[in-house]
Amino acid sequence: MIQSLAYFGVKSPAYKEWETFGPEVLGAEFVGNGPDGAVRLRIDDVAYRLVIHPGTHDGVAYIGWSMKDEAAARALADRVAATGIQIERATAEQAAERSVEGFYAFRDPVGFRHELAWGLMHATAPFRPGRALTGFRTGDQGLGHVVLGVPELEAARRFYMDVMGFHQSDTVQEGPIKAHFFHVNGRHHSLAIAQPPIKKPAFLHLMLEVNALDDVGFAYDLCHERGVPITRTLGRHANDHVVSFYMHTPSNFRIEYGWGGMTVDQDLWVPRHYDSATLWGHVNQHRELSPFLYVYDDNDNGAAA
Ligand SMILES: Cc1ccc(O)c(O)c1CC[C@@H]1C(=O)CC[C@]2(C)C(=O)CC[C@@H]12
Ligand SMILES: [Fe+2]
Repeated sequence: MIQSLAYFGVKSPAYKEWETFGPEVLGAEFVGNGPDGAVRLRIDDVAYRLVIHPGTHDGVAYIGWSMKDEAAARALADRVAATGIQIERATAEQAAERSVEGFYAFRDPVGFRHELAWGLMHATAPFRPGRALTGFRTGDQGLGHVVLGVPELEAARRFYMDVMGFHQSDTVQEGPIKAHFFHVNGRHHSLAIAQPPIKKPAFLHLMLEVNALDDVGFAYDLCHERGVPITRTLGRHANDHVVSFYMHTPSNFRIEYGWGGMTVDQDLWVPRHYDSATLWGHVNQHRELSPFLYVYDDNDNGAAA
């Protein structure tokens, strides 16, 4: 059973920019570089949860999930393997690079790499946000959420629910666009999927939740001041009640920065249906910027995009 979203990794030629973007805009703490020079960002007691590796082009590298222990990771890995997917067990060196005790990794049928990790290293020094901030809402609810663009919505839903064990929170159908939202803990969704008009796995955004509305307001001002593109204006979602905005990061993917998410009780929750994504706001802007980040491909020099 997956407990929560644990960490997120991308590759990007702009990785160095995150040493300032992370602390100054997001309020994360830059805690140093990995063996490949990767920028590691901390947002709570976990050693680091956001890793931006150097790369020739921008792409999603991995999505890390927190498992209770090795047996839980193994049990899920076995379920995934039973569908014919190849599972890889991290070497001691690979686990050390993530600062976890161990993990199993696989590529899902859509193309995203998932890591089922146990024993997340926790820092002993207090978290020091890079700018004034009340803090990130993590703990049992994990890092936040990821939204994935999948070419076949129902096939992907079956995999994430039946194999990976996600529970449906709701479905939002706004015009021709449909999205499914899934929980594994009190956070309304740790994973959501939508069907973009392309036949490739397309990462849509990473959501980070802060403890105060003012933390979102300060970030909103900072984006305006620094010219960080705001791809969706401040708004409130109909389903999870989060007040958020979406920013375009230096690595050409989007971060939703929000506050006020509802808590769901897994035992009592009954999946819902909505015909609108938002109560107010969340106006789309910067249509000239790509809304997708593709999966990192070692054989791609980025020229094709
Ligand atoms: C609808 C919604 C509720 C809660 C969220 O945290 C959230 O990010 C969303 C929007 C999810 C999703 C998206 O990010 C890209 C554009 C999408 C696919 C839509 O057009 C509807 C759902 C949208
Ligand atoms: Fe979101």
